[in-house]
Amino acid sequence: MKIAVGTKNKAKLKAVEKVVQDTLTNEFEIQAISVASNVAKQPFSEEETRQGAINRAIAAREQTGAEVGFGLEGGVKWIGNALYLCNWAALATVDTVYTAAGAQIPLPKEVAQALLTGEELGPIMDCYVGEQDTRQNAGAIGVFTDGLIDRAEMFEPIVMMLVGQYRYWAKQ
Ligand SMILES: O=P(O)(O)OP(=O)(O)OP(=O)(O)OC[C@H]1O[C@@H](n2cnc3c(O)ncnc32)[C@H](O)[C@@H]1O
Ligand SMILES: [Mg+2]
Repeated sequence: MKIAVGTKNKAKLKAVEKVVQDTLTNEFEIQAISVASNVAKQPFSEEETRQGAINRAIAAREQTGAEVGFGLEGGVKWIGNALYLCNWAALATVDTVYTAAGAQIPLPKEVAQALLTGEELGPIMDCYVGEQDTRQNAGAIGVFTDGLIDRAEMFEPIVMMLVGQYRYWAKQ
């Protein structure tokens, strides 16, 4: 099975590879391709984050001719006066798009303030922890959960919800 993923981010690729292997098929080939999300680099609502995931999934499938395309998108959103992480993913086939969402945790005030100045979370987090490429490893979710769940592990249940829907509707 030819599978496309609309990113080169290794945390996202790891999540898709693991879930496809465990729940969909043993015979697959993953193509990682950078595609436009067609939303802001830093989505600021559930709607925008979800749309980014959908756009990436469709573009990844179309640009590779794969059977299935995945798009994974991280964003932030306000609940009351707290800024939360939000995470969406989409699976596109030739005629259907499945969507699912997952982890949400609040970000510390200083991180929220930096985001409001227009900076992306990636560099903010690198500065916060004094490391590089947090976004491809622990991610903000890993840092603020004391390493209990890293960014790949966070995306796994979301990707499972996509593969599960894909499997269910294929049988109907
Ligand atoms: O190459 P792409 O696929 O774009 O990967 P990315 O790491 O830039 O990831 P996204 O564009 O999907 O999302 C960036 C968003 O991801 C969320 N995020 C969570 N942890 C992050 C981290 O450590 N670094 C960057 N973004 C993180 C955050 O909400 C950002 O707004
Ligand atoms: Mg990005």
